[in-house]
Amino acid sequence: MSYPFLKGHGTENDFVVLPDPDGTVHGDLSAERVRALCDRRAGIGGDGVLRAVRRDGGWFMDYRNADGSVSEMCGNGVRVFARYLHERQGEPFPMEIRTRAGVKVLDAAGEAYTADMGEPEVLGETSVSVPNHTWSALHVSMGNPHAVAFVDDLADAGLLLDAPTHDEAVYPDGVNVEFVVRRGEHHVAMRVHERGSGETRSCGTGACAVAVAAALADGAARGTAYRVDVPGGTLHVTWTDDDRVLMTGPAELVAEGLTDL
Ligand SMILES: N[C@@H](CCC[C@H](N)C(=O)O)C(=O)O
Repeated sequence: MSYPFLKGHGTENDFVVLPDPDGTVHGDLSAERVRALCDRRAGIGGDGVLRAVRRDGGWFMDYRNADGSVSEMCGNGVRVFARYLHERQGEPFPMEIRTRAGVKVLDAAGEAYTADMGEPEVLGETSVSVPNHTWSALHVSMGNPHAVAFVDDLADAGLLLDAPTHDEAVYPDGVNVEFVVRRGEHHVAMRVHERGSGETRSCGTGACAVAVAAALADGAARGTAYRVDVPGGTLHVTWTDDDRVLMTGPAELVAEGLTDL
């Protein structure tokens, strides 16, 4: 049996998109199949899978990490998903996309896609460690969990082949860890180790968590725009007066075809 798929990325955080409008093509997408699809040697390759399902009169983004685990939300993924819905399903902008972290509103202006990522939750101080380094970190939820650590040098995070050590009581289901340095006023750069995917070239929810942590540390007025550089590009994030986080960045669809996986 062959299934249609597309391949896309946002700032090089890459995804396999699986159209499944009536939810019957992929049924209960197993973790094993997600791992096979995301395998960079034997599969299509990706940091995760975006399954597109029609639900309650709209579209639901069923997001899975490369290891097959489920996450509540994916910020780069939701922009790619919006571009897919616009170009292949005829959905106009602005559009609403259902996720496990609630409904997100997506808009586009040329090549810039903006997601209203909703309200962040700032949940206090924690800590993260890699071999030879421990940092205090801010626990921020963007619907999914993040630990944001400001570091002296992004290289201090090391190879990030393993997940950074974190407080299991704070993050019983694991955590996405962002390492951040300052590049200028309202300008930061980050690396990320994603729960379920390892180190990736970008993380949209991570960039939002980082901008929130930076704005708090800076005492910046709400509405201040932050530039967040990631290894795969740049995202722009604003925490607004009405407590919403707006994230703008690119969304690319680069291939489509049929897969037997
Ligand atoms: N890359 C994503 C986040 C994907 C989910 C994350 N790994 C988790 O398990 O929460 C993004 O762009 O936000």
